[in-house]
Amino acid sequence: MSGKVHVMDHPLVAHKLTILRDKDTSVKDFREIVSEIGMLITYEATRDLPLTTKEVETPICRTIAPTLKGKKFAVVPILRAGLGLVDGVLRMVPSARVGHIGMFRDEETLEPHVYFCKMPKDIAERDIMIVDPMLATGGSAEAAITEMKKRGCKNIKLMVLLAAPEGVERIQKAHPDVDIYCGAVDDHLNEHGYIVPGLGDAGDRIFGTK
Ligand SMILES: O=P(O)(O)OC[C@H]1O[C@H](OP(=O)(O)OP(=O)(O)O)[C@H](O)[C@@H]1O
Ligand SMILES: O=c1cc[nH]c(=O)[nH]1
Ligand SMILES: [Mg+2]
Repeated sequence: MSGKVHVMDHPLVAHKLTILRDKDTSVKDFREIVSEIGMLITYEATRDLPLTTKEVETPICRTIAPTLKGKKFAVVPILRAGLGLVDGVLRMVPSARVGHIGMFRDEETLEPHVYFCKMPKDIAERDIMIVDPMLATGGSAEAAITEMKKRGCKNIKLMVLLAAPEGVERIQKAHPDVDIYCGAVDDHLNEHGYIVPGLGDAGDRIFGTK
């Protein structure tokens, strides 16, 4: 059975994605909105976090109230564009650890290569959220998931802003145990491996490198 694709069905996400798609959106606004959508997708992607209870004293009385069970969680951005989503995740889950995975794509073949990987020591015991704004051919995300599995990680989710159907299919085939959380699934990839209609090069737009 393949992993589920959770497409955010929410007017706020849809509205913010449209601002990101607009080529005239400034670097400052682009970066802020990437982070905001990161926060909104985290809200959905953490629905299954286990709860326990604890006793608290409100100004009125003592009560038993829900609290997170202290599960270990890590967010793993794919460098560089994935960095844009880290802040949004951390605002929702401040205790999360952060592992970094650096990936570049061969411009001819579009195949990814890992050039950097620095993880928390206990990464194998943590629930992992790999984050990257774009799932295009799926090569980068597939390789990042493989890298995390090599390090013993078992419970892995993938968060992206936009996905191409080709990328979704690739992840579902290569890693059927991984659910994808995304803002929208777009129409197709063009001959350069860009998502159509998409939002262009996410890394360049977050960091203003073009
Ligand atoms: O699904 P794929 O076909 O692998 O493409 C998606 C990858 O491309 C972009 O990164 P890019 O390689 O442009 O690097 P950057 O983050 O440094 O801009 C994007 O952030 C993904 O990591
Ligand atoms: O559309 C795309 C595809 C890959 N990487 C991007 O940044 N944008
Ligand atoms: Mg890029």
